[in-house]
Amino acid sequence: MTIEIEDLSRTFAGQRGGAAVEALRGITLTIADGEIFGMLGPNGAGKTTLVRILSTLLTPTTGAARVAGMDVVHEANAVRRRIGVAFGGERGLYDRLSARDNLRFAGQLYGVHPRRLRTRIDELLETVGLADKAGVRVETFSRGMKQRLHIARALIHDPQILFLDEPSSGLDPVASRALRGLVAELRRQGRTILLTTHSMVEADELCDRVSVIVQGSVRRLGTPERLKSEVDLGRVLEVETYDDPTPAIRLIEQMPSVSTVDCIPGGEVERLVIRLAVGSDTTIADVLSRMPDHRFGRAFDRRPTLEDAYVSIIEADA
Ligand SMILES: Nc1ncnc2c1ncn2[C@@H]1O[C@H](COP(=O)(O)OP(=O)(O)OP(=O)(O)O)[C@@H](O)[C@H]1O
Repeated sequence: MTIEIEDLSRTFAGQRGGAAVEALRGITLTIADGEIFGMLGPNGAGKTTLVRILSTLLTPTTGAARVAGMDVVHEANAVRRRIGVAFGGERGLYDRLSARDNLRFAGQLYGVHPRRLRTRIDELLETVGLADKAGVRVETFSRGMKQRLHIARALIHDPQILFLDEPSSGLDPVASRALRGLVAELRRQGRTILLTTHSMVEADELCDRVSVIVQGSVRRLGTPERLKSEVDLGRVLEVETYDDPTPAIRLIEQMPSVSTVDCIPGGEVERLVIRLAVGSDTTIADVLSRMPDHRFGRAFDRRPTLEDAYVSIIEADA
């Protein structure tokens, strides 16, 4: 196993006399060689804390973790040589330097041989689609370009194991799709990837297995397909309306076999996502009959997605 996590906990001391925060509470997980493993969970669930421990930036309070067979506390230097970490955001890149110079600097830090470094930088800029921006200062880059450069930087010493913390955060749909293509390419190269994300599309498309972490514990673990089939969800109805759906939502929630109703605002049109219990025979017509005088957009019924499964897991926990 490439990553083995055993009963790992991390408590942060309270700030200014406040209560201590148990960010991780006894996590046990193994991640196999060549796997893309997704970590999902609400804000503050403990995902970044776990990535920071695995990448040797933080020590656990109790428990242990081994990465590529090395202990993250006692063999931290050896672990660091074998992993690449992309936390994304603004940190870690030098705005005044070009993409190429950022990578050169990172390569020098990792002790990559100068001759090897030149070709490595060219290969990486090509892989992440920034070859034509090699000499351009990073301060002019869009968020998507910076995220791709972060990944290139994490790969400079050719690590087998990659930690990607919310790589698609803040990206538009086209940039997100390009990023998913890049991660899929890295998997084809045989790398093991631990990915934290709030994008269910990304998790569903890319991950061999996902875990749902809530309040520092693993609540669910399995393939995206397994999560979708395990949660107690039947069909999902979606109805778009141009009118205020608040009163109708209350009525729909009271219908038998309706598990949850979410309202997703979208400018002019509001989208109601109505999740039904398994075996429910509630139809779109039943729902529309609870919404007299509404002007409707699209209305259809569909199978549950990973996002539906995720929402149902999180709401069951609340
Ligand atoms: N250095 C720190 N000092 C004190 N508390 C911390 C520290 N780092 C994290 N925490 C707390 O630990 C908990 C877990 O945070 P963490 O950043 O790991 O969550 P996350 O799942 O990555 O969230 P997000 O999805 O928002 O990135 C939170 O309650 C957070 O406030």
